[in-house]
Amino acid sequence: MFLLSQKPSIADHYLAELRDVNGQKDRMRFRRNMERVGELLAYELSKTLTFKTEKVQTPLGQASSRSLLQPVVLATILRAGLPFHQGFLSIFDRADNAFIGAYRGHHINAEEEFTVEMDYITSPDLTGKILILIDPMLATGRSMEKVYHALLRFGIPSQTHIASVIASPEGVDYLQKRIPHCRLWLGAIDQKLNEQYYIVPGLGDAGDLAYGEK
Ligand SMILES: O=P(O)(O)OC[C@H]1O[C@H](OP(=O)(O)OP(=O)(O)O)[C@H](O)[C@@H]1O
Ligand SMILES: O=c1cc[nH]c(=O)[nH]1
Ligand SMILES: [Mg+2]
Repeated sequence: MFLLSQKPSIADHYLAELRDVNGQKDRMRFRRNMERVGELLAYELSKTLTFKTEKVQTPLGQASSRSLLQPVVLATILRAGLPFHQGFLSIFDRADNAFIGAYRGHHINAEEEFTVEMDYITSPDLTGKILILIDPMLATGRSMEKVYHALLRFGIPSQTHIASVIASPEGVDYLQKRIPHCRLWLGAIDQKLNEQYYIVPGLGDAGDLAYGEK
């Protein structure tokens, strides 16, 4: 697991702005900060990927350079994932993209807590590719797990990464138990979930803050 907030950096500043209830009134800044955390996590993640060496012709000679060995697919859960996705896409600018419409639905019983409704999914072939699953809020982890398994019908990726801006300890635990082969890339891990399964202190409802209340 990689945790961006483990070492002090400018990322802390972006996270603070995302959380700040007054700053959140500026939706454009909120979305841009989501993007910026995405850019930083994408860069950190890129350090773990495999590169092939190539020669590039410059006007003055040949330079040795590196390019990604395997294609990347960025898979994002709507809505809240969109600006975070854009940050990843700025870094992995040649990636193909998958989109999933998923949201937390009604409560069904005390154990299952709520259903995750999924009504749209589109993806390129994932076979042998690097899959990066992107959703800024990792609360219970149920949306992420459901979407990961649904995506496998498009092929088995060579490796899967999961990226979130803020996670709960419960969500991290859930994913580490259910899909332990997926590597986690997180901005911060907060204290807990509340009774409505929102992350505390978290930042509130990321989808509403980026795009308005449903
Ligand atoms: O880890 P979980 O408990 O599954 O919860 C996390 C999910 O909840 C939020 O989506 P939401 O249902 O608010 O939809 P939205 O993006 O349209 O606001 C968030 O963006 C995740 O997709
Ligand atoms: O804290 C949370 C949990 C789920 N979705 C959000 O947007 N925020
Ligand atoms: Mg929401």
